[in-house]
Amino acid sequence: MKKVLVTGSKGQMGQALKSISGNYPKVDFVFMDRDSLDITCQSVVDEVFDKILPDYCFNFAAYTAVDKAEEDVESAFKINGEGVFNLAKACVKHNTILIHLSTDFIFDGTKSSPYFKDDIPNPINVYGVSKLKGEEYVKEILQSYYIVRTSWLYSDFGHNFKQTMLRLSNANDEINVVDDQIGAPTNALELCCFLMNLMQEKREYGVYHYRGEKVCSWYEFAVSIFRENNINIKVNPITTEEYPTKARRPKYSVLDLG
Ligand SMILES: NC(=O)C1=CN([C@@H]2O[C@H](COP(=O)(O)OP(=O)(O)OC[C@H]3O[C@@H](n4cnc5c(N)ncnc54)[C@H](OP(=O)(O)O)[C@@H]3O)[C@@H](O)[C@H]2O)C=CC1
Ligand SMILES: Cc1cn([C@H]2C[C@H](O)[C@@H](COP(=O)(O)OP(=O)(O)O[C@H]3O[C@@H](C)C(=O)[C@@H](O)[C@H]3O)O2)c(=O)[nH]c1=O
Repeated sequence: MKKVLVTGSKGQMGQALKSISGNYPKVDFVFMDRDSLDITCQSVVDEVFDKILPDYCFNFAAYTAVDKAEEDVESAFKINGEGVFNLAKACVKHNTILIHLSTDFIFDGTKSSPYFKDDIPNPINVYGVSKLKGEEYVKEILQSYYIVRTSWLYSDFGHNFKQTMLRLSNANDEINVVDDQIGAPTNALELCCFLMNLMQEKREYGVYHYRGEKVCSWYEFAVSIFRENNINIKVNPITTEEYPTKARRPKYSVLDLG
């Protein structure tokens, strides 16, 4: 029976994986949240690894508040950088295979065709830079790892764009959404299945891209969310300039799947 330690288990991906964990009776999942396993604390990470001796670690713990990260730089780097460093060190010590999630936001968005795995990252916001730091630590410290970059995760769990849109539709008859940032929404449950397959098929270690098939703008994504949920609301396409945010976001961040 493979033992899988899951970090950040109260977040969107953690909840998604937990909801389908019963489909994998041959896997012994140990779900740990921030209270039981704070990845920024090396001694806690070591203690947990010493006790659990995981075969795999799925790292879902992260600082994901893209705008907040611009002002809370230290926390973003502590969690997305140092936290990943701590996990990678513990993985080396225990021969644990790390499955680490990264993001389309490590790219600058200046391309107009999908980003290849070996395109040079050039993040344009603090969240992206901190996630890139995490990738760098994994590559530096480990040989047995999967870095899986994904984009625009949505689900019925935790915080995500879909939930934000549904919430906003309760209080508004009309909503403005940017139509000039292009990406690929990705179903968190489908990503969980991809990660489980990666593990079970013992695929080659390295960097992977995983995303939903549909490429669209946030505006188009919002329209489809409302359509699928039979919500009648006016959605206005706007430009990035018309929706000022603390963090810059890539104009185009579709990941190549080849
Ligand atoms: N959401 C998205 O659209 C995308 C996400 N990703 C990546 O996927 C991964 C999972 O994302 P998602 O599930 O959506 O993120 P969430 O923000 O929903 O979950 C992250 C979890 O990590 C926890 N956490 C924060 N700091 C620590 C810490 N020091 N130790 C342990 N746990 C901690 C958070 O707890 P708390 O809430 O208490 O802070 C939260 O429960 C991340 O690596 C993210 O970068 C990649 C592309 C798109
Ligand atoms: C709420 C809202 C957002 N927007 C815009 C702002 C932004 O450009 C875009 C998306 O907004 P959000 O802040 O919800 O999404 P954001 O947190 O930027 O999503 C990103 O999260 C990180 C964690 C990732 O790794 C990325 O792949 C991506 O999913 O939509 C509107 O235009 N209208 C609105 O009412």
